[in-house]
Amino acid sequence: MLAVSNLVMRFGGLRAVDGLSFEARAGDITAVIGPNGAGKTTVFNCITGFYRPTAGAITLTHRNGEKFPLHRMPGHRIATEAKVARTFQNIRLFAGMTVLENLLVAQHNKLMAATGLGVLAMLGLGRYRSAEAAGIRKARHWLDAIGLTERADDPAGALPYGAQRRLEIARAMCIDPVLLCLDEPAAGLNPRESEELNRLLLRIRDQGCSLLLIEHDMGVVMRISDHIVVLDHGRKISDGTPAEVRADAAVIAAYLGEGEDDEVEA
Ligand SMILES: Nc1ncnc2c1ncn2[C@@H]1O[C@H](COP(=O)(O)OP(=O)(O)OP(=O)(O)O)[C@@H](O)[C@H]1O
Repeated sequence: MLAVSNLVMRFGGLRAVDGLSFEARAGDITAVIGPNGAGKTTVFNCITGFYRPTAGAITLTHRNGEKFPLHRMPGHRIATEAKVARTFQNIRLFAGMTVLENLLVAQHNKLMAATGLGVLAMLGLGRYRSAEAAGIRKARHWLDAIGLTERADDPAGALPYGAQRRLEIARAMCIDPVLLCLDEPAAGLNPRESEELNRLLLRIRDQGCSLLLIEHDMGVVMRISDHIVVLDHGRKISDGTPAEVRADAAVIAAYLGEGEDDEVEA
């Protein structure tokens, strides 16, 4: 469903992504891993429209065959038309809004479209009411999925860290994505929270949404990924099942290399 081909992203003289090609299949959890600075987040930023790639193509294909050239589309159309959602390395919730409100804000575009851009909403017309009711139903579905129904009216900022991470994922799911891109969702989670996250991601996949995952926690990656792409210095060094990648000498060398650098720096 996602084809990245010959992707290049240059920052001045640095080729952060250097001729990268890979594919992610529909219904899979595809993990993108690699040492620090390998170019993982840059790839996500190209897929989700935060960066315009220097060269190459990123094509998303919906189940009905419709194709979207993500490398040429602005970020808001990638979210609303191509249906690609993402989360970030650092949590970006609206901390002062309630948990429920965070999930409704994600559906703002749909609500606005149902109102003729706000005017009809003030007249209380039926289309807005039914769109709003559908929005609340969807929010409740995801609140239940992340185990936060009881906390619907609490400020998002008051939630424990792991719950905030799950809320971010639920918020991304409220746009009904076909592809969900998660940048280090397990960062900072304790083992119990990490287990809850795994369950949530598998549930999302089983509902038909494909996932692309950047993750340093190899426990999470190896347990839930169907397919792993390994980057180093902006290039793909391995691509396969968790078992294939784990046994690949190039991957072991890249990670050991990183360990040696860390020791030198320390
Ligand atoms: N906006 C930018 N301007 C200049 N250089 C950048 C920019 N974004 C990323 N880079 C550089 O590109 C390279 C790849 O960075 P990137 O954040 O994609 O790596 P990463 O694999 O996600 O790393 P990490 O695991 O540490 O998050 C790094 O050398 C980084 O310094």
